[in-house]
Amino acid sequence: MTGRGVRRFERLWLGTDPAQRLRLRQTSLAMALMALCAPMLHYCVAISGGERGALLWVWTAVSLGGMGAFYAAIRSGWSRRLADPSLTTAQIAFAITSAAFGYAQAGALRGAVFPVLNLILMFGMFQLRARSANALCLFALVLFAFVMGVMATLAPAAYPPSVEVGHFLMLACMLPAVAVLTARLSRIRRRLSQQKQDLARALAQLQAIATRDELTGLPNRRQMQALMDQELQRSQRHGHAFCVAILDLDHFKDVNDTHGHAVGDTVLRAVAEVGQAALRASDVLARWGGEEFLVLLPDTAMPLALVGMERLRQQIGAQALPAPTDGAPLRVTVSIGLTDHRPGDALADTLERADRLLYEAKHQGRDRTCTD
Ligand SMILES: Nc1nc2c(ncn2[C@@H]2O[C@H](COP(=O)(O)OP(=O)(O)OP(=O)(O)O)[C@@H](O)[C@H]2O)c(=O)[nH]1
Repeated sequence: MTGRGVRRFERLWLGTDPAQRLRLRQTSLAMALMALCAPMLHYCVAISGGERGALLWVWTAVSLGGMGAFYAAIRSGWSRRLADPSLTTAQIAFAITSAAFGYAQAGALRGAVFPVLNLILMFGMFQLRARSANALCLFALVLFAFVMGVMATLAPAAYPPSVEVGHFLMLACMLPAVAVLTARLSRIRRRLSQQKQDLARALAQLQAIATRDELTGLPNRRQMQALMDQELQRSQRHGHAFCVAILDLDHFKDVNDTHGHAVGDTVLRAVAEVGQAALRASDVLARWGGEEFLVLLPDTAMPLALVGMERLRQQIGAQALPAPTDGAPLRVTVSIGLTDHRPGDALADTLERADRLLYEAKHQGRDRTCTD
């Protein structure tokens, strides 16, 4: 089969959903194990001098059919409605039962069932919680004790009671050890998953700190620089225009001096909020530093950009900001320097032009937008 053929078969067998694929991979492995165990049991029965009668064929059909049914329940999506959609506990309980009945037929070579039983329990090590693992180990111990007792009673020549007691003691040592190891693995898994969640949270916080201005929640200078670089590349590739505006609060020192720094901070937050609401969703407002903000207007040419900036300036000026100490609502105005990015210019040139236009707006009396 070619590589493409293998991939197509894999898609057909496992589907495309990653969680389902993982479950079905695990079940396919268990099915393969069962498919290997069936001829092995037939071999054991044959060389033990036993008769490969109807019971053995029933065991073969039920064991293989049962694993096929688990595969179908998962592949069809039916198992999604259950608390354990991978059916791990049910599959392991089924495989233990199959192993116990296999033990009852294997005759002299029945000791070969023990490593298989170990392997079955190992399937649970990577998924089961300690409580389920304990329950499954106890179930295996009780079931095997029952089968050993029945066989020692019904066929003492092939299953001498003294040998069965020895086998049982071996299981009584092995199974609790498996349960303890599964519990330890389960704890390690839980700790790892907790650490993964903590790391993801810390990473999200770090990303927010690195890209957001703490006071206003707007993109910070570094993030805005990155966004402008991206816009420049887009503009160079597709040839569309973009504009940049620098916005500075007028006489903001007076606000701080008259009402205090805390009120100044509130004003900065309010300007950020009003400014963001006044802009289009594709425009970006960032805190450039101090009482300066920067607006990036992607895919926008000049007359339209000016309309947008004038709307922003008027809405900030019209907003009655939270009443400071003297109770009178506070109004602030902004001056804006707006320019378009020109092909061949570096970003620094565009920003320098916007800064010069801002200076001009201040010079002309503030509360206005200057553009070239
Ligand atoms: N409350 C507060 N004030 C800030 C912050 N960053 C800068 N400032 C203040 O912003 C003021 C800027 O004052 P100036 O540069 O003199 O400008 P201005 O008073 O706004 O006057 P013009 O820009 O000429 O209209 C200073 O008082 C700074 O302390 C901040 O994060 N919070």
